[in-house]
Amino acid sequence: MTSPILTLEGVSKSFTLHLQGGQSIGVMQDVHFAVAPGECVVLGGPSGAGKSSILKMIYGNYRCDTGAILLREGDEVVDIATAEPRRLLALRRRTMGYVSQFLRVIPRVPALAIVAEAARETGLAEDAATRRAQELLHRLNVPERLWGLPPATFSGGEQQRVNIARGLAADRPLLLLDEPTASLDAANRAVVVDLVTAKKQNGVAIVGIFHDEDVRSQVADRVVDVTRFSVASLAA
Ligand SMILES: Nc1ncnc2c1ncn2[C@@H]1O[C@H](COP(=O)(O)OP(=O)(O)OP(=O)(O)O)[C@@H](O)[C@H]1O
Repeated sequence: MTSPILTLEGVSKSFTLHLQGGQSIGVMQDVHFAVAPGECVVLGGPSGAGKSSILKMIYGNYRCDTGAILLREGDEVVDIATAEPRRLLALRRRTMGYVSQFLRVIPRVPALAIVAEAARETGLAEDAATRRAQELLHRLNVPERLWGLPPATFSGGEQQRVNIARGLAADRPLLLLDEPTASLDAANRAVVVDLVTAKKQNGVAIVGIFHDEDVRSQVADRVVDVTRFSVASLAA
């Protein structure tokens, strides 16, 4: 088997509740799994099991309490759990992308520019980046009349499709997807399945959360049920 690009080992996470006297709540313990290039691992389990928290720990938004999150970048392996902020930012620029459920953008920047800018982040020249942005917006059925407008007034589904286009525009070897199809119709869900499949064929490793059974069965190589790491189930 190809060696993994991402390996989680013995990761645990608790949250400190500042509004409740600093009480600490353990959420996950001994999270471990690995993802190889070209593989899509889907995180499964009920609401509140910790799926989004795992993605946030991989992206470095949440710190883990123990364990290692090892990301391979070329010949080097970096532990995200202990990486300096500057190193983490470089990893995000070159090696791992994150598509959240919602579009967060700078006001007044048009949709096409948002997606093209993302394509430029991993080295595409301006013309090629604009072409890729047009292609993605077109495939995701964002009407051309909207491309020159900032997405603030777009519908929820239109915003999400701009968000997906932005998240998929760059060429990074690891992609984290947090329910990218949540408010999409069936036709657009099918487009996302095709785009994710194409990324896998290009060797991109994916860790994703997909509630839609149909999407999940089409993209997942493996489902990791995170319930087995949850502190509540371990204590039961
Ligand atoms: N910043 C935070 N502070 C305190 N508790 C948190 C925080 N983030 C997550 N949690 C708690 O951690 C647990 C796991 O949450 P998480 O969002 O990771 O679950 P999930 O499996 O992604 O759920 P869903 O499918 O509903 O999105 C929940 O009990 C949640 O309340």
